[in-house]
Amino acid sequence: MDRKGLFVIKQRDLFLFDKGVLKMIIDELTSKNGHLMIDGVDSVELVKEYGTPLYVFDISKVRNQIKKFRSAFEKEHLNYQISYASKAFAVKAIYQVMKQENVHVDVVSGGELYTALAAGFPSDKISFHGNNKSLMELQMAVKNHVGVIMLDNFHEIELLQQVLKESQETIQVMLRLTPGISAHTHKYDQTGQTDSKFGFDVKSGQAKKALKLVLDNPQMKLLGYHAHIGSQIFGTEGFKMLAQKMIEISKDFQSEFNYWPQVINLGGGFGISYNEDDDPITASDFISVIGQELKQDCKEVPEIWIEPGRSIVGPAGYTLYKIGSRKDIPGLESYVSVDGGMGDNIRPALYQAKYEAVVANKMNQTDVETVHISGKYCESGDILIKHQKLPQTEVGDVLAVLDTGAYGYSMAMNYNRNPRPAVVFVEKGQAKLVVKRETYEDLIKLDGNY
Ligand SMILES: Cc1ncc(COP(=O)(O)O)c(C=O)c1O
Ligand SMILES: N[C@@H](CCCC[NH3+])C(=O)O
Repeated sequence: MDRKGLFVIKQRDLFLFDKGVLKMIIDELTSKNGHLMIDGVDSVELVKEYGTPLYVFDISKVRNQIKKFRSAFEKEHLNYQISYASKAFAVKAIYQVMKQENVHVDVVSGGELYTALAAGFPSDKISFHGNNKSLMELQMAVKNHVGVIMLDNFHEIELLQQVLKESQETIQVMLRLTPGISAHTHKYDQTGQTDSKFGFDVKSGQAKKALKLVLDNPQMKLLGYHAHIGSQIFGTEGFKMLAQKMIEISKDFQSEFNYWPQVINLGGGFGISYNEDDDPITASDFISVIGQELKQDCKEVPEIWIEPGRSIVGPAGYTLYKIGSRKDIPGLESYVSVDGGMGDNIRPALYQAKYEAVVANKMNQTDVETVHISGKYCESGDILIKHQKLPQTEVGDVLAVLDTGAYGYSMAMNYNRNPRPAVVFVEKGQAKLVVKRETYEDLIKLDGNY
């Protein structure tokens, strides 16, 4: 299969079609003049209007993924809640999409909380995470009546006690547990192993001690337990072990404290396919595994919450760049540079993350070479993609890097004083600018003189 066919396969939902239908879909995805179409919008036109680099989100894909999670839970007859992990992509417009989709969100900082509230997102559907929430952040959360505070450590319990005493409020909390499960993923993306900065360790008795403190505090209403084993996880095994472990812990704690959780939150971490080597599980794969464990082992099945970030917004995101300079090294590699790089996508440099790209204005041309796609930042490590197959390219072509919706804009930075790109949402043939491109003026806005 050629790269264009592969690109279509990457749209995953299209798997089940026969060849004829597949061809029609390929034609639909690429317009007559060979341009990459994103939910009915010509990506090359977007570049003309908004410039590059440009993040584009296909909002139909976002909504579709939420629907898949919903129907997987409903198929298992589980009570559930989907809480979008907004660290993956946290701008006002995406919180508004989440509000329209009637899901919860989780935030991990005062800044994310502020953005969600400014977007009009209902505070009672917000869970507040973080391993070092400040007094100010906890005050902000209590004052705005967030739905749940995910308690992470003893210092935080003390701070929250203080805030609740002063404000005379009560608040729902959950205990974040470290279940002692190592997920098979990049070590920076593991969070559930015992040696982790997150949560109360179960093995050493920290979790029990925290549980007692919370149960003894009438201003904290304990909703249940939370655990998150990591991010970009492919198999169902880790989630199965997590479900088993959470039931085991709940039963153990029940015998001592006569407390059974109303909710068990199993975190996020569901992997997506960035390239052809990645083989992620589907929503229904892991939800059915979790469902089986719970139904066979619990008399009273708790409500299950999940916190997907990457799997909701990742595949919906495209980053569009213009191709600029090129360096061919005889007998070695060729480097094709784009007008962005590690400032808008730090993941290849930070986690050796792999992506794939297409030339958005040459979708109907066949690949003729393999090159490295380099960014414009002053770092040798600023290589967005290694060994990318491409058709013949020239200066001004539009390169679209696929699946960049998660942890792209949210981890973007101004290194080398490059302004951060704009963000456009597209849906059913319509495009809307939802975050403006930073200007040079913006870059010096906070600078003083000396
Ligand atoms: C507590 C928690 N929940 C949810 C997520 C979302 O993970 P992902 O984007 O991989 O679904 C993370 C990030 O790893 C997290 O730390
Ligand atoms: N930033 C990570 C995932 C976040 C993990 C959050 N606990 C990534 O881009 O893969």
